[in-house]
Amino acid sequence: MSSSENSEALVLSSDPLHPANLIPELCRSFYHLGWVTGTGGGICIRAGDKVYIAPSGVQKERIEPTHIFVLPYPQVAPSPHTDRVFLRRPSLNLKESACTPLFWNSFEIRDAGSCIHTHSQHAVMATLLWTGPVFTISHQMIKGVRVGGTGPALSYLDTLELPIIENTPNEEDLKDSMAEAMIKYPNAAGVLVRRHGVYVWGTDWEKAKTQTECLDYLFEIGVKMKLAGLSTTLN
Ligand SMILES: CSC[C@@H](O)[C@@H](O)C(=O)COP(=O)(O)O
Ligand SMILES: [Zn+2]
Repeated sequence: MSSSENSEALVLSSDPLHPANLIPELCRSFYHLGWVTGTGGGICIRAGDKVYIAPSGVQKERIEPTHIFVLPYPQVAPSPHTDRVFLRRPSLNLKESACTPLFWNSFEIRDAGSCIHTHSQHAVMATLLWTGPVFTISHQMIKGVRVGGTGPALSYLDTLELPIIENTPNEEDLKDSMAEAMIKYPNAAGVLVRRHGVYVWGTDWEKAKTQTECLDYLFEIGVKMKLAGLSTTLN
């Protein structure tokens, strides 16, 4: 088998749960939630020593398995910013998602197996109504969210805190402030980006997905509570 056939084998599988099949399917469902419209947002999956990433700037609901990039984890190059190493690149003229360095934060700092980025309007509205550095909510259905995204589940009696970082014109430039926020708030399962969206991770794609759903629900109800003049915490 030639090396290009070998690299194609990294994304061609009849298993619907193979990351190269899952990413297109999940992006389609996220599109219908309004999370990844206009080419924004996405999901990456790390399976052992391989990371599967979607292309940049494409309609995320129309991705095919052959569009997926595969990278080794950890990277052998000094930084995932520069001289990025690939096991497989699509033959089309595509570039890997600009979110790659941010997804990498979730692997390196939280040992995540998957990270989701959405442009959900609930997340964006939360960053506009919570004008400080943290989104907080308590006494809601927060127990679907895990401590730090990869730890034990939160309890109804915990207060959920999510840091908010300031947006930058280029996605890559969020890498350092996201990493700082993750270190400062070790219990947070995600990081909100003001006027932009949210990054959420989990030990695997299922937990990243369900936690993104839980957090999106909390952003939505939190925004409604604020707009109704209600406090979002009882503590
Ligand atoms: C609509 S452009 C949005 C991008 O700059 C970025 O924020 C994003 O979410 C997706 O980046 P991409 O490189 O297309 O995966
Ligand atoms: Zn984005």
